[in-house]
Amino acid sequence: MRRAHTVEQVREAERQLMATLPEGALMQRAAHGLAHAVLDLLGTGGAGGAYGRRVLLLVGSGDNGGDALFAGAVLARRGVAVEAWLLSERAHEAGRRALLAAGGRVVDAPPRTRPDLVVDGVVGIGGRAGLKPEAREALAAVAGVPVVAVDVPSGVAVDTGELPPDGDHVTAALTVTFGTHKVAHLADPAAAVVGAVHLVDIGLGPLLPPPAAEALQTADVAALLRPPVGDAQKYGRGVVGVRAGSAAYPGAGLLSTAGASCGLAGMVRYVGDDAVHDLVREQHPEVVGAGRVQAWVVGSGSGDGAAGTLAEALADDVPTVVDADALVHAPRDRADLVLTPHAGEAARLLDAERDDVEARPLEHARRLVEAHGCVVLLKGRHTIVAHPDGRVRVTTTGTPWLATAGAGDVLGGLVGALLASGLDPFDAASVGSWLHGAAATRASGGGPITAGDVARSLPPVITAVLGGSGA
Ligand SMILES: NC(=O)C1=CN([C@@H]2O[C@H](COP(=O)(O)OP(=O)(O)OC[C@H]3O[C@@H](n4cnc5c(N)ncnc54)[C@H](OP(=O)(O)O)[C@@H]3O)[C@@H](O)[C@H]2O)[C@@H](O)CC1
Ligand SMILES: Nc1ncnc2c1ncn2[C@@H]1O[C@H](COP(=O)(O)OP(=O)(O)O)[C@@H](O)[C@H]1O
Ligand SMILES: [K+]
Repeated sequence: MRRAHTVEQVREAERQLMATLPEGALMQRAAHGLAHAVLDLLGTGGAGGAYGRRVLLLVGSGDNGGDALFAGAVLARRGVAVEAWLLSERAHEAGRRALLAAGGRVVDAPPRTRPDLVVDGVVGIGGRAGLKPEAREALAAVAGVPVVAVDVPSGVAVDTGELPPDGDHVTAALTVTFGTHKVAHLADPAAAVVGAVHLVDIGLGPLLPPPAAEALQTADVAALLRPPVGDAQKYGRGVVGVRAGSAAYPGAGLLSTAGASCGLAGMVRYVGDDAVHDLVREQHPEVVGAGRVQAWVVGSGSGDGAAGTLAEALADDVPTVVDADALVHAPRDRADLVLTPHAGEAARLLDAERDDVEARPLEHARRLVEAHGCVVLLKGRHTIVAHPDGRVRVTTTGTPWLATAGAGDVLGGLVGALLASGLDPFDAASVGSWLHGAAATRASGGGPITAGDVARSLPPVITAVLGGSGA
């Protein structure tokens, strides 16, 4: 599991750890991890080593700048030409001295020779969102040079993943962070500007509380799935029912059924429009009609019939995925629901603007959870799954090619299958979203996909996650 903590949680853990260590020890750990990540990125393993490489440090007034300066000293000792542009008169004094002693230079203007890399030590977890004019000007002077961000790209809102207006933040090729991930590394829109994220272990692990957000990794998904065992039988594996699609939108019914037919439930039922049912039978002959289910998927393409369809499903009192047209009819007193809005639907539910949901997805997912008292899966580049108890999971699998019509219908069916197989709503939503993204990446291979391609890639992705070849 990739875990992310808030600034306050990190500060408290650091305080406890620092009390047991000599002064400056944590910063040395951080700086060495940072320097080695920079050397890796520069590709200094070859014959010439680091000689001839140029790195510019942008150094702010706090310990984030201290990390950059001490890392600069390590780099300078390896032969890198290191210059530090101090953006504040209060730059970390011991770090400054270490850099100079190692042969680095201090400058107060852009270097004449373009650097190979910029290290952003402007602000870390002590920073406010946005940049001061000095930092903005320094970044403009080296525009186009890849940036390694120290802890977080300066300017992002660390605990919310929000970005200041007008692009007033660093965009990193690589972010080297310390002790634990921060929320901005996972949550969009900031997660889109952190680049690759490298975590340096500084010993905080045992002192950290439960995370503010987390991201499933392959092993977590494998551990949460419920593959059938020796004496399995289809009803025991769970039956998922789909109530989606209508004469006007038959495709939504087909695609929800395709997602539900990923193989994770023992049986799929379809209940709905007769013409859609005929199409479902043609494409998925194993899908049966009305009967008992362990979970429902309701709403994609349900059109005007959504309220009635949802009411019929809810009468069964089983966990239910509420999607698309059914969302506005979702009751507020059922903890066994999973709501799966995209930003536009979330905006409608909250009487907000779509742009605001996209700018602050974590906040809006939490507001939806508060309003509905159930798990909410807010779709987007990094989908957010939020639980009423405060837990948040962010999906980091996927590809922009997944932004294609009908992809959400497949996801709803898949989450329904996971609910039917016995996962609780939070696990079903987050595992479903993870598999959906992984299937999209596999289907895409870097090129275009349809929603049907995503559904067809689910079984091999599940096989691969469970340790088979997935071929
Ligand atoms: N603690 C530890 O054990 C470890 C910590 N470590 C490192 O320390 C980092 C945190 O350091 P920190 O606490 O000194 O804060 P930091 O982020 O450098 O900012 C400081 C000052 O910046 C200023 N400022 C604020 N906003 C601004 C803006 N938008 N634009 C420009 N300036 C702005 C503001 O001062 P102001 O100028 O406003 O008075 C503020 O006081 C952490 O991220 C990690 O890298 C590692 O070494 C591991 C061990
Ligand atoms: N930029 C993106 N990168 C990765 N995935 C995305 C991106 N934009 C959207 N998605 C995903 O694509 C799917 C689109 O679903 P949705 O908006 O419901 O479309 P539809 O209603 O057409 O099915 C969601 O799973 C969402 O998380
Ligand atoms: K930084």
